[in-house]
Amino acid sequence: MEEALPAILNVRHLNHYFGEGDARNQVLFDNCLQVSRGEFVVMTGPSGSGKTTLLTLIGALRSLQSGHIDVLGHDLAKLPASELVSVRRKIGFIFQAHNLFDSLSAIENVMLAMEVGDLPRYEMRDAAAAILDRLGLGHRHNYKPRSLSGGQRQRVAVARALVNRPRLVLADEPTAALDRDSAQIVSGLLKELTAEHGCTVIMVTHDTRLIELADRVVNMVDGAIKSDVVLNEAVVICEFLRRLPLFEKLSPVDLTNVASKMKGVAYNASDVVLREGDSGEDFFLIREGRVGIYQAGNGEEAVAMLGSGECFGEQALITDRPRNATVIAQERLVAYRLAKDDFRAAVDASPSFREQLYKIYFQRQ
Ligand SMILES: Nc1ncnc2c1ncn2[C@@H]1O[C@H](COP(=O)(O)OP(=O)(O)OP(=O)(O)O)[C@@H](O)[C@H]1O
Repeated sequence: MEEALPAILNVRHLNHYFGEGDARNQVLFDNCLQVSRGEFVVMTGPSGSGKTTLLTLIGALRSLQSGHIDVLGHDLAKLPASELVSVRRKIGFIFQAHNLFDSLSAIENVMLAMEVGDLPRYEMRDAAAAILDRLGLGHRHNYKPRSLSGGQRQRVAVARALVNRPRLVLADEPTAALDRDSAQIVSGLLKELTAEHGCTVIMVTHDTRLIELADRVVNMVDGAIKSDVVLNEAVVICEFLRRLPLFEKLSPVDLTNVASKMKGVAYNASDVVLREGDSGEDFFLIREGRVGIYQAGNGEEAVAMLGSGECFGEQALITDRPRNATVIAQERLVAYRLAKDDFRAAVDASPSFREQLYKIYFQRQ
């Protein structure tokens, strides 16, 4: 059975206050947010709505006062202050105060981010040079920050944040100081990290070019998340699918094709999703919630329970036999559904998918 897809970030009931006594001022109100691997999340909202405060709490740059934050598998409320540093090291920060070291050149500033790893120095230099070149700073490797323009310093900070390909990037207005072309290069690099390397990006921005790249837009007003809109479900679905043995050999292109054909469906607790004996018309992948699998020969007890990231319904599509079990939602269920024809089309289009199917479902029998 598959393990559930872990969230990169899980924020629950987060409140935050500044000041003390009479001056105590609540700036975040009961915020909940779950972000998966590979998502590109843009946070928008009016000035003072709490976006930066939320981002700094997620990045363990500020102490948690009330609520829970689980980031990259660490429960921030339970970590001693000394271990928060190791969480921060796993995150790529792009903040406006970029804190470059004045005594170091651009390339040395970027290499500094790699010193926690065990790469030989020449490889660090090559990786730092490559990302600076990519960001249009090929001719500025050996310049000290004070000899660079504001936009160039910002790009060195971007290079430093991304050179290790962190699993999570937190960015606050990363393109604010950049001209149009540089902004495009930075946004392209961030998109590539999410799409090709499964990095997760959470970014505060008002830049519409960046919002266009987002998979999801979270809007904050007066310290609370007012809307959370998923624009590109396919990215989320791909990340779910690639963890299933059935889909793991699919190329990124084939995977995206399958994901783009899947439609979100919701069920209430006790709804029957599939019935034993019916013909198989769809394949399901669970996004949230749990289902019980029941078989007539096995009484009232469920023969299995499936949760987030697990799939069901493929067997009848592969074998063309009737459903061999009834599937019932145990709580509110959000699932992605792929129709039989699209499932078959995906199988036909991909020799590796077909091979994987036969390996899993037929060779064992
Ligand atoms: N260090 C601080 N001490 C006291 N109040 C603060 C502090 N930092 C932020 N605030 C207040 O917290 C609220 C949220 O600020 P925050 O910077 O998180 O908002 P924001 O949405 O990021 O705004 P902007 O888009 O202008 O950066 C604001 O009312 C701000 O004045």
